[in-house]
Amino acid sequence: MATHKLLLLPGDGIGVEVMEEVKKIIAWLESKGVASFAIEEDLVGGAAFDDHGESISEGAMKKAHQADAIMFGAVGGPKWDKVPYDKRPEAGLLRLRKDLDLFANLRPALCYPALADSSSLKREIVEGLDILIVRELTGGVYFGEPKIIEELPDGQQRAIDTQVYTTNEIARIARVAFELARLRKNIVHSAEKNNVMKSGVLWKQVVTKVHAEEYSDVGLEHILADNCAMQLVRNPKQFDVLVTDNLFGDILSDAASMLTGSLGMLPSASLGAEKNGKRAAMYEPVHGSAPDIAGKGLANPIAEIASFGMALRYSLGLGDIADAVDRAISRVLDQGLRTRDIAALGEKTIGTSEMGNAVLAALQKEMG
Ligand SMILES: NC(=O)C1=CN([C@@H]2O[C@H](COP(=O)(O)OP(=O)(O)OC[C@H]3O[C@@H](n4cnc5c(N)ncnc54)[C@H](O)[C@@H]3O)[C@@H](O)[C@H]2O)C=CC1
Ligand SMILES: CC(C)CC(=O)C(=O)O
Ligand SMILES: [Mg+2]
Repeated sequence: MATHKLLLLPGDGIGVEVMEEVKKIIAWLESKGVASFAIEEDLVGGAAFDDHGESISEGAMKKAHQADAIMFGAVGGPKWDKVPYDKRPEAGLLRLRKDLDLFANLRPALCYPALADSSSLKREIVEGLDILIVRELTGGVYFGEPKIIEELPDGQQRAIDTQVYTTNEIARIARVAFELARLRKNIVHSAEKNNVMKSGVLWKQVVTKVHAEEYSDVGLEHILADNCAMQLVRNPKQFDVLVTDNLFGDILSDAASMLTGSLGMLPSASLGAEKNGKRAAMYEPVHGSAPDIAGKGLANPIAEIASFGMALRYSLGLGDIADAVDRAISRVLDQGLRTRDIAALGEKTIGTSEMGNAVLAALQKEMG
């Protein structure tokens, strides 16, 4: 049996709490003898800064490059508000994404049947929802230079962030979206703002060209990102694969999470290009470190557990176990088990570890 090299980077706040629940699943899969893992764990984010003054160490970066897959928790929190910008917790995450060239961030927004009434929207709007947001992850305004605050002669300060995209960066994420669309409903929506942004003009041109030259069998619709946000709330089931840039993808996926019940439900896979038969990959929930609930055992671990499911499927060749993880999540939701974020008003709730235990117990049933 192949041994899979997994690097665990729990990070800060609820990142640590939800990762504990994945560790339980890993331990059980090993004890059952259905998978073998070589696990390493390291610090990232504020925890790394507190330990050694950087948001990720060179040693952790080396382990990240060597891993078959990385499981990421979350980083950040008010404790590090005054840390210098390049050392803030989020910089560790951005470095992992950039250095490993994890340009394709797949963020599925699925509304589990049992949660169709927990969404903030009506059942008929979200029931059966299955959208895949394909977010460009290593370009755009999060990385463009200059990124500065400068002093002006009149005593003001001026902040500059720069949105930069090249043809190749847009083309490669568009190809990911079209390839995935072929496996799904064969339709891609591409969201940008070509009406006010040059990067939006290029985005639309390149997506149109890649489509015409390589994927004319797939449907393509262009949509302005602001309208897209509105349409996601109004009629989300019109979307299947939605490709967009780094910033819009970040915002639209947090919005889409509420169609599924909670931000605590959305997993993601951040993938690089295949090189010599290997693809760098990091699996991360869409949510952050949730300082408002951190340390209270209230976090929903499903996004992290479902991210582990994506790792099993996309990086480790363990699709059958990934399917069982997905069915286990569905089963606990069908049983009516709810963390606070997905509970209806007045409904009984359970904590992070109870939810993790319930998913593990359901997985044990699923796998006999
Ligand atoms: N991937 C990452 O590590 C990310 C880190 N962040 C960082 O996290 C920190 C907090 O950011 P926020 O804006 O508060 O975003 P957040 O995603 O941490 O939390 C937003 C809201 O959703 C709730 N929430 C999030 N995940 C949940 C879960 N699993 N279960 C139940 N409720 C959940 C939180 O309690 C909060 O009310 C900041 O430092 C931010 O930069 C934010 C997003 C992603
Ligand atoms: C660097 C992250 C904190 C940005 C973010 O919110 C995300 O990637 O979801
Ligand atoms: Mg985000």
